[in-house]
Amino acid sequence: MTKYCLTVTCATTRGIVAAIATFLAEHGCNITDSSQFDDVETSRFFMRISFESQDGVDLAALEADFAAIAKTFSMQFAFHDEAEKMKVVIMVSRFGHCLNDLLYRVRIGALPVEIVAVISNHMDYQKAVVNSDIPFHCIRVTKENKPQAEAAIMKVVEEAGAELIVLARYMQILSDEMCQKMSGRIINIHHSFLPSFKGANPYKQAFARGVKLIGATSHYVTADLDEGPIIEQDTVRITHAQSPDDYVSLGRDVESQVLARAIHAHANHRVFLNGNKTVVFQASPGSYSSEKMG
Ligand SMILES: Nc1nc2c(c(=O)[nH]1)N[C@@H](CN(C=O)c1ccc(C(=O)N[C@@H](CCC(=O)O)C(=O)O)cc1)CN2
Repeated sequence: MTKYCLTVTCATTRGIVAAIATFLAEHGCNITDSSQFDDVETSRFFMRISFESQDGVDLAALEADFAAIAKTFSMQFAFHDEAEKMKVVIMVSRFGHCLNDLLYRVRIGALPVEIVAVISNHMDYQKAVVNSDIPFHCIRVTKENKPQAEAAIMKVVEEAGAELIVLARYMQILSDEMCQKMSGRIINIHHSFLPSFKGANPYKQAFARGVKLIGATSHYVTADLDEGPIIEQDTVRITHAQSPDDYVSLGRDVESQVLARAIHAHANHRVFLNGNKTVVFQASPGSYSSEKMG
């Protein structure tokens, strides 16, 4: 049985759900899961419908037939084959815990994406990446060569056909041009519970402030440093007796988990941009696991 999903964003009004459900039924599709949110603040409506078809569907034909409904409600919409894995480029600098975590999750099938390349401004993780049979590109960045370095990064992204860039502790600020070009397609992991402690060295900032919780935030990357729409966050308790180096150790797991949850949501089309915020529909049960029980 082939599974698909339809994502819809439009101005809120009556009849949207009925129109979509009727359309899918008339095209021989059975709805298996549906999430929706009507934002009264912005008068925007968001919906994600999972459906299946005994005979399989021609998505291009389905999109063409759906166009009339989309026009009626001025919808932004997309159909996706849930079997297709999103192609992802991961970027990393010196801290490799999120990269290693993602390599493992993808290897066991817990993260339904295809890592098509890893880019770093250092050579630290070349061996680990090549041993995973993934192309590794070292692209050095300096204040003088940033435009050329980003051109090289985009060449790798475009030649690999990547739909998403993941900054897995990549510690270079991306240009406004690259953020604009890749709007909604770059996800970063920031090692603080934003909006606290933006920028470099958030653990040192947290230590100086005397907080009792540290955290991690995964967000879309925009020109405004660490201010992009938040996708996922979590925290971990710390005490007065711990140092910034202890925070680094404690933070590794929460950073990795938060980033993996954000990528899982994005790759499964569960994240919707809603102004400077996001709508994130929850994963259906069992959709994280695929590792066979021991
Ligand atoms: N345009 C954006 N670029 C990046 C973002 C973002 O939100 N918008 N997130 C950062 C990640 N980040 C914190 O999570 C971060 C990375 C780097 C710096 C920084 O000051 N970098 C220095 C160089 C540091 C070095 O060479 O080691 C710099 O670029 O001048 C702050 C925050 C990723 N990029």
